[in-house]
Amino acid sequence: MIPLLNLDAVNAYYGAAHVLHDVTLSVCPGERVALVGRNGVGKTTVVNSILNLASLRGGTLKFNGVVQHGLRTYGAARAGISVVPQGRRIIPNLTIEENLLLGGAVKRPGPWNLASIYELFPILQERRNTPGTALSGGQQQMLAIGRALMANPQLLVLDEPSEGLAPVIVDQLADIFNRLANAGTALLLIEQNLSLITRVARRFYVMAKGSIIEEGALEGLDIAQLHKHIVV
Ligand SMILES: Nc1ncnc2c1ncn2[C@@H]1O[C@H](COP(=O)(O)OP(=O)(O)OP(=O)(O)O)[C@@H](O)[C@H]1O
Repeated sequence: MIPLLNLDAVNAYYGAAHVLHDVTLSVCPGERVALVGRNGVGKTTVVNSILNLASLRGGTLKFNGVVQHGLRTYGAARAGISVVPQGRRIIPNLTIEENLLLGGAVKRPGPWNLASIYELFPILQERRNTPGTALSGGQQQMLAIGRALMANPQLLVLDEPSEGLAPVIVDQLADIFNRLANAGTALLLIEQNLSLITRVARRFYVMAKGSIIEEGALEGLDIAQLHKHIVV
């Protein structure tokens, strides 16, 4: 099976700072993959490599088997990879509906449109004409997910979606991610919340100091194995 996303021995830099060292990682169609590791190990830099916000010097990055150079957020979404960024990045001077429409600008065919997003997140419809930043943290996360889904992605990359959210909201996110995955959307879940990881992911990678140091299946794994890589 050709992976949707494949990083092969990727080395990524910010200016002269060498952050990713020979990172090899893949996500196949419909897979649910977690990328875990402590703060500052390079997880967001994996996302930034996908979006060409960190520079690749060495290694290859492929979407659907095709080597990519220089796609930004829009190009990645058009190729079927949508990102829910760390910190959500809701556009403050746009309404909720305008934020969603921005995500739909790529016009890939699929089940997601304003009506189906509003069915998934009724609160977004109720408040559709208010600024996106007027929402609570959990609701902003739903808006960021809705905006990414509007592009009808094959792969959704979620960068620390549970950050700063109450456990009850994290439970709702787990249900939503499972619904999306059950409907065939592949997930790359960058997380430190073990409960969310174990409820959603089936396979994992652990990063430390810019390298993948462990990988495997979550089924049957002693969770202490992952815990030691997350707790500072
Ligand atoms: N724009 C940048 N310019 C230079 N260095 C950066 C930049 N962004 C991140 N870094 C550095 O790259 C390293 C990896 O950061 P990255 O954000 O990828 O880590 P992370 O695992 O996602 O952590 P966190 O969960 O805290 O976001 C860190 O040492 C960070 O200081």
